[in-house]
Amino acid sequence: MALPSVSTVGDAAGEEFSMVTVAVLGAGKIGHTVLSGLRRAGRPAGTLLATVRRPERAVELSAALGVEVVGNAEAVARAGVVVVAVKPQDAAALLAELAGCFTSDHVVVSLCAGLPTSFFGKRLPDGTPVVRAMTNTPALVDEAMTVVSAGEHATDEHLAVAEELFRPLGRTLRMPEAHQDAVTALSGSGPAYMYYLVEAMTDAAILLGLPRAVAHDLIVQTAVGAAAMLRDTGEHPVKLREAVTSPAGTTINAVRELERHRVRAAVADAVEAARDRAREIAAEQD
Ligand SMILES: NC(=O)C1=CN([C@@H]2O[C@H](COP(=O)(O)OP(=O)(O)OC[C@H]3O[C@@H](n4cnc5c(N)ncnc54)[C@H](OP(=O)(O)O)[C@@H]3O)[C@@H](O)[C@H]2O)C=CC1
Ligand SMILES: O=C(O)[C@@H]1CCC=N1
Repeated sequence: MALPSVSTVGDAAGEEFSMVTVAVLGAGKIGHTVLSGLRRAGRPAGTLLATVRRPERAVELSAALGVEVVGNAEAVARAGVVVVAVKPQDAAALLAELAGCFTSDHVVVSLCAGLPTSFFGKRLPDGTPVVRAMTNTPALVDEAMTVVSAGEHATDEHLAVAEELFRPLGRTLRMPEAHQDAVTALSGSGPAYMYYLVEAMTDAAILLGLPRAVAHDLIVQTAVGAAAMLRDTGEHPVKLREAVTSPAGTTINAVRELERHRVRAAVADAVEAARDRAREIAAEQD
């Protein structure tokens, strides 16, 4: 099946984008993030369309990104690639509204947590390629982790189309769709777990009498440094933790408390609960 790409254009960094129009249906937090990443990466505003529900969002979006905001049906009619970025609970109504607008030449990229590509398959013309994608909010600083999975009619070329959307936002990876609920629980929701830990450490610093602003700076730089060590050294986290943990030193006392409070088990339960919620959403929306 031919991709809807018609031509390419280079950006300042020499990147090339296929000049197919990309429409983001439901440009809320994540939709806006995807659009802003594409704009930062040099994609011309004229190749992007957005849809929203509230008129004030439309004004904000056009002002911030210079992107044209149109109705859902017009967006689908004018686009080759359609990114569905509404909440999973809003997806069925959106697709019902758009019955008859899609053709099997569209490439549909769903960001909806939990919804399998079969959900879209049932509501789109036969043979429409659907790619399921899960990104995360660090896309705002071009540090996203995005995982893309092919649905029934999606080929490697369609995955490449989706990757082209997300690559400017950070790292991308292909995985079988069967892993998407786990991916959602891990990297999709993951930034929230990291921020939760930062909040908890800030409270701990206040307890020890550090000024809040100083505590914040210490923790943020420690988080950035630890993340850079994980990424740049390629070392196993156990090794990195051992290097901090001196015999009869301070760190081991803290680690003993984390173990006593079963933080490791709590993390496993938390991620499993997020994965289970993704499955529940799929069952609710089926
Ligand atoms: N937040 C995150 O970190 C991530 C979210 N996701 C997924 O991305 C999707 C969006 O999440 P998020 O951006 O957080 O949610 P938001 O609520 O911020 O965005 C959804 C947007 O869709 C709009 N919308 C709903 N129905 C329609 C419609 N019929 N036509 C046009 N616009 C519509 C909403 O408008 P209004 O504001 O007026 O209601 C809202 O702006 C979800 O499916 C979520 O699972 C994926 C990865 C990470
Ligand atoms: O909480 C959610 O449902 C979405 C999906 C992953 C991150 N946020």
